[in-house]
Amino acid sequence: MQRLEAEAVKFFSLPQVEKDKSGPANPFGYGDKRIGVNGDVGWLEYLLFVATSDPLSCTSMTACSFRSALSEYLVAVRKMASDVLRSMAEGLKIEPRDALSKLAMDEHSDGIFRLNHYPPCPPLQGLNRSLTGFGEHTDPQIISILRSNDSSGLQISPDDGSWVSVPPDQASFFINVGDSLQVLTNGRFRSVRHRVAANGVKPRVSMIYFFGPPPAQRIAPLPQLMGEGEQSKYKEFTWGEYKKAAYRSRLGDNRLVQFEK
Ligand SMILES: C=C1C[C@]23C[C@@]1(O)CC[C@H]2[C@@]12CC[C@H](O)[C@@](C)(C(=O)O1)[C@H]2[C@@H]3C(=O)O
Ligand SMILES: O=C(O)CCC(=O)C(=O)O
Ligand SMILES: [Fe+2]
Repeated sequence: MQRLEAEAVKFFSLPQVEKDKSGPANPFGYGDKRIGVNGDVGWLEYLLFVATSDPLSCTSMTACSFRSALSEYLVAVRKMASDVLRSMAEGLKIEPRDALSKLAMDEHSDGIFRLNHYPPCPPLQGLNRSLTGFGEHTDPQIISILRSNDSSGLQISPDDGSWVSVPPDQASFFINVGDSLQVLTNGRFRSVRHRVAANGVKPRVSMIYFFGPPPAQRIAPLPQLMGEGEQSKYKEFTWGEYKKAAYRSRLGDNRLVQFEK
């Protein structure tokens, strides 16, 4: 874990011209301040990878040490996701126990890995006062597993509209429920809105694995979970359809609303 963080710090310390060789993040590669392609901005730079066994093939980065640290991390975090999803299935009394984890672990699963670097942000004035490190949103996938350095910034919003800081802890992982898990559990687990506040003092480094299902996977409440007479709260869609809609949306949009019944 610490190895990957050190490699990320090394990459983000390269001269801008070197980092730009791995960009733009459209949708994968190095990105600076622009998030997605629909006009969202944040006070960060990042690397986005397809989370395959050869995650660096899509960028011009070839540093061996980076590649091996990343591969090692991906293997470990996949195991963690599988365990977490099995525990969730157990908690919901879903049989078979791998009903959720197999969606995220399939060989065609649509995983994305992201390394974010938030440099210290100068005092914000005027129109910039609302600038965040990473604007509020929900993650579209099943679950996301996040780890950060010991710099604060991550906040979550409970339903009352307030923002609560998540204390940074290098030794912990933050598990985020995504929109797809909300639908698969017919709302029993809820995707939570979160954001990263701009921090004037200390750089923040975070790494997140987004576990998405295979593109053709139908996203609908698991039948074995539904109580007698319980109706799905959502219209039918596949992950591929949801992802396409997500990539046409702005970061802060409520992407599930158009699929609600
Ligand atoms: C503005 C956007 C960035 C994003 C794609 C989108 O159009 C809307 C969802 C965004 C998000 C949020 C969670 C993850 O960080 C991400 C990789 C994802 O799957 O959906 C990002 C997308 C991105 O940065 O490309
Ligand atoms: O960098 C972080 O701590 C969170 C970023 C995030 O929410 C995301 O990339 O979806
Ligand atoms: Fe997120």
